[in-house]
Amino acid sequence: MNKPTIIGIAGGTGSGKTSVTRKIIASLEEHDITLIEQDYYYKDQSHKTMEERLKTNYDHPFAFDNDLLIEHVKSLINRESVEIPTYDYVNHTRSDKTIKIEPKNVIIIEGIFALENEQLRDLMDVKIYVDTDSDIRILRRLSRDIKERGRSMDSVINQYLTVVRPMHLQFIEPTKRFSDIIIPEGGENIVAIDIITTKIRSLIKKL
Ligand SMILES: Nc1ncnc2c1ncn2[C@@H]1O[C@H](COP(=O)(O)OP(=O)(O)O)[C@@H](O)[C@H]1O
Ligand SMILES: O=c1ccn([C@@H]2O[C@H](COP(=O)(O)O)[C@@H](O)[C@H]2O)c(=O)[nH]1
Repeated sequence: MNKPTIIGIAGGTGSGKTSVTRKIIASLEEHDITLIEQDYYYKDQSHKTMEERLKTNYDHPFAFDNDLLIEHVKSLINRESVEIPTYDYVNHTRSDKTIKIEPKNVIIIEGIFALENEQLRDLMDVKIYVDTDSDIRILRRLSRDIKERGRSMDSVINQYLTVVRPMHLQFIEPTKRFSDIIIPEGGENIVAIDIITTKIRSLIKKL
């Protein structure tokens, strides 16, 4: 059996990775696609107190269980289904729930560090970096984290200045050089989405 087409979508927080991913999946409606959000692979912190969890650096590669992610991607490549973890941003730990993911011809891996790990990169056929200016990203994150992730304005600003921004510059921005295509401004870039879906369709045809 042929290897599925694996797409990696990286970029800073609030860059529009999720929006780009949704548009790609919507444009390829005739195909079944497996989506893996790297955030689901944040390490379990259920053994830690809330105070300790608030001190975790969620923007460092060590915060993720990449070994499990790579193991799951390899299983999907071998056409085996996997039970993937899910993550609770409000409580900063893994949820009890897992989701059964079936192997499909296209697998999208989306997350801030999707292009950081060499082993993971080597499994990918198309590597995308969503590149959005940091002032736009923090405004989007502020709004999203207050509405959807149970945060206060002060906590988002404090986390951004002390951790998110320096980690972005040190670890995330440099992964841009591993990408095949850089999308400025994320999900509203219709031309970029079109180019990417055309490429994915041509890769699927070869399967
Ligand atoms: N082009 C855009 N214009 C306005 N808001 C956007 C745009 N793209 C994304 N957003 C909003 O910004 C927030 C972060 O976008 P998202 O796609 O989740 O980014 P990421 O996955 O990179 O963190 C979400 O609330 C989303 O609805
Ligand atoms: O418990 C957590 C886990 C993650 N974060 C923040 O989330 C972003 C990554 O998610 P995006 O959807 O790409 O924005 C990362 O910058 C972490 O700081 C968190 O705050 N708490």
